[in-house]
Amino acid sequence: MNILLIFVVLLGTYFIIKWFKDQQKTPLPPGPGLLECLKITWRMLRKNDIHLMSADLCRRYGEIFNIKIFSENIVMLNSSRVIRKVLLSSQYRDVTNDRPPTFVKKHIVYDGHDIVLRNFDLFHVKLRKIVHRSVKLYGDGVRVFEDMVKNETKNLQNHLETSNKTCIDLDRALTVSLLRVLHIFLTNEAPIDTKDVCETIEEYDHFINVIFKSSNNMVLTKFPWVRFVPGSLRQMWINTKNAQNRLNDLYLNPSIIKRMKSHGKGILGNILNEAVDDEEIDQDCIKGILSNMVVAGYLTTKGALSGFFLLMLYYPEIQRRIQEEIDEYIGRDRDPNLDDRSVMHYTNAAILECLRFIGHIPLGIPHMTREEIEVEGMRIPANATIICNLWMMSHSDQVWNNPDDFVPERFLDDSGKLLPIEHPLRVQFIPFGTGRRNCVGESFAKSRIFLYVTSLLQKFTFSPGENKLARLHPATWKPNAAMQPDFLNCCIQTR
Ligand code: HEM
Repeated sequence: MNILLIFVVLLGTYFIIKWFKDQQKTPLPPGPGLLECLKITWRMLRKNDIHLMSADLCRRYGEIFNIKIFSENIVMLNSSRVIRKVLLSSQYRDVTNDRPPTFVKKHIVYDGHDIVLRNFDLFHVKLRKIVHRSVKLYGDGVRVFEDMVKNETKNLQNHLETSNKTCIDLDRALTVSLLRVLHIFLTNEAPIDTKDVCETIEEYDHFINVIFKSSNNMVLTKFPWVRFVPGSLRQMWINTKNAQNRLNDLYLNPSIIKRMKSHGKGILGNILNEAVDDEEIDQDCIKGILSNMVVAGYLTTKGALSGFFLLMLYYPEIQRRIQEEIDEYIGRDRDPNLDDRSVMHYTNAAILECLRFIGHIPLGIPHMTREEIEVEGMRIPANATIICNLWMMSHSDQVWNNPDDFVPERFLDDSGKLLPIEHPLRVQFIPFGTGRRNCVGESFAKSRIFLYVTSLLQKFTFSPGENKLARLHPATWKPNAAMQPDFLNCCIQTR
């Protein structure tokens, strides 16, 4: 009893001293009190949608606010201005570009030996360069990329042409096509068994989505031993690891490694060859990058394209205007190419507006502070999680007129030209993040989206027909690692 009393007194004294010390420091960003933080934690445990609460929290606490979850500081940055300041400015960027230690980082992505979840250092810069080099969207690389995507968009066109045109599962068709492109991007070879490729990657992505859910990731991060306790979390952990083993067997089996090393092309060929001279690129690193590519390189673009075509079903007038632009600059016979982007202002605006409207990576990928920093009179402690609230950035009614409407014209000037990248409205919009951890696949993703959109709308008109449409507003979509509409059945007409 006495020992317990001493313990309680010591603990109480510790918290009182800590509280007094904290009072003397620069204050943390404002934020909800204890009770509301508990409510938010509870909501995160049940749903994965705290981005939907952020408008209200921003109104009350401003562009930067702090939420305490399990006694940890989660600092939300709610505009591109503060995101740039904290992640990009020379004052802070050396200490704001790590990733927090999560269950997924430690136990799924090989203790952060990958690109997406590893902490920032020179080796990280090197790995990013290898991926950039593999994407190679400059010089000859542009033609190689165009030819690779062109083949696949042609396959997709043929598939759609021969399907039952009154009820196309466009979501499925896009999935298969994008996974084939991903396979080629990884291996520089067309898949022999498309079914196997699709099943393996889709299975892995499914379990990553499940384990990434805030509730699962939060519980497992706090109590990692739960993965050994019989129950649903253990089963999920086993399923994810099994799916990951199958992915590794598909892409990193001895015969494929031998082939990749000998031709040295595609992301795997590149990385395996680099590994020969650099022992830091070990097995875990290669597996980690493979995992990154099948999640970041596929789910994101798939979400954007499915979202885009759902928008076309809801906005036939906008679809028609894009088709008119295609007819004017590309015509019906020539294949679209990436040079066409420079003159197709309306199509570019519609793609940008789609990325804004769907905001399908609502909270980006969390960052972590290496040291304590002071931003605009507020203290962000060391090891705080920083969340870039990309949802708020693209849906704030302080920045966007009627943010819940899909209006490509907002990205056009009076003469119908795309607003330049330095225009204040474009500066507000950074769907691919910014600074040292910005998206490695940005130009790859944008180019792929452009080629898919133009080659499909060149040949077909999409309409709902008798099909039920998924709900349009992304606030209603399942909050996965990258959100997508639930389904995309539609009717097509050859033009
Ligand atoms: C519409 C498509 C895409 C969107 C909206 C998107 C968005 C993002 C965002 C918001 C981040 C986090 C930035 C940060 O942490 O501050 C990111 C990181 C990343 N993305 Fe993408 N992405 C897309 C497509 C792709 C593709 C196709 C690839 C692969 C080729 C890719 C690879 C990566 C990687 C490797 C990172 C981690 C970079 C790092 O931590 O250093 N992404 N992306």
